Amino acid sequence: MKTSIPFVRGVRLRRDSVPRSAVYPFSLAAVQQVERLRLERGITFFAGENGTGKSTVLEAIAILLGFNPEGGSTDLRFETVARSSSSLHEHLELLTLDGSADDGFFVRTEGLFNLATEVDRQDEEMEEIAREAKRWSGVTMTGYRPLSNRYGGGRSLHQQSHGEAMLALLSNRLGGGGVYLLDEPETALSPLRQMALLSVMHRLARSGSQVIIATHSPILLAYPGARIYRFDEDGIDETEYEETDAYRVTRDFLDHRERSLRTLLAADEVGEDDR
Ligand SMILES: Nc1ncnc2c1ncn2[C@@H]1O[C@H](COP(=O)(O)OP(=O)(O)OP(=O)(O)O)[C@@H](O)[C@H]1O
Repeated sequence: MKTSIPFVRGVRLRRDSVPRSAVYPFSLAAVQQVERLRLERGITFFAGENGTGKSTVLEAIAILLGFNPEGGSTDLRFETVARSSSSLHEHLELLTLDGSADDGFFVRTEGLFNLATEVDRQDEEMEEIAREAKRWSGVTMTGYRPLSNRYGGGRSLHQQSHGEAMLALLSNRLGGGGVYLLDEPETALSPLRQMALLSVMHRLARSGSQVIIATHSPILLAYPGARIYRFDEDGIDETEYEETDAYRVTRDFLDHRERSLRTLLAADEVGEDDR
């Protein structure tokens, strides 16, 4: 069965259904201003400080699209007991663009281990079915393409390092022309592999995909022509690359490394003297 995933124009908060008390996730300014997101095909970034709600909003969009909340797709689904999603998706209406995609995926660094386990489990299950079929009928099952090819480039994701597995997943599974949500993919990646991810993003953008990426990476954010939304304690605003903290703070640190280190480490020394 072919999957049909809508391209996303934005989301509308059903304010009449939001609890009156300002509890998470409604306590987040970004959630209160979530309607400011104007999404299109191509590359969109959610940037901003830790804890401003990027993952919360991205996860809610992923759930509205039918993706597995822990990372995955509409068809690759799994659940571990350790995680629970926010209820935000229950209070959002998905606004769509014209047309739909037949591919989509939600990549979460924190879910990569469990995703790899699920891919291996499904491959082992198919191998067992093939063995049983051969035993009972003598027929060798053909035509089954192991998921580890589609996800890991021919190797189990578990047999690759964290960064190797992440780049293999991004390079192999995201086929193009789809809706792809990526939550801080750089966490596992070296600077060199983040640059390789820029090439993957370019391939996806050129194939008409919609790619929404929550990130702190000044390398990824440099993708030309992307729309960047800054999440902060006041809500959500569109911004320019050079205005993002990821760019400014990294650049300032590298340009003035010794001064920055003196300042950062001196604070600690004062603390020691005071003891
Ligand atoms: N299940 C939860 N219950 C209560 N608060 C939560 C829950 N999940 C997240 N939060 C809080 O909501 C805020 C936003 O979290 P979120 O993970 O969306 O931020 P983020 O912008 O993605 O941060 P980061 O850049 O660190 O990944 C944080 O302050 C976090 O502590």
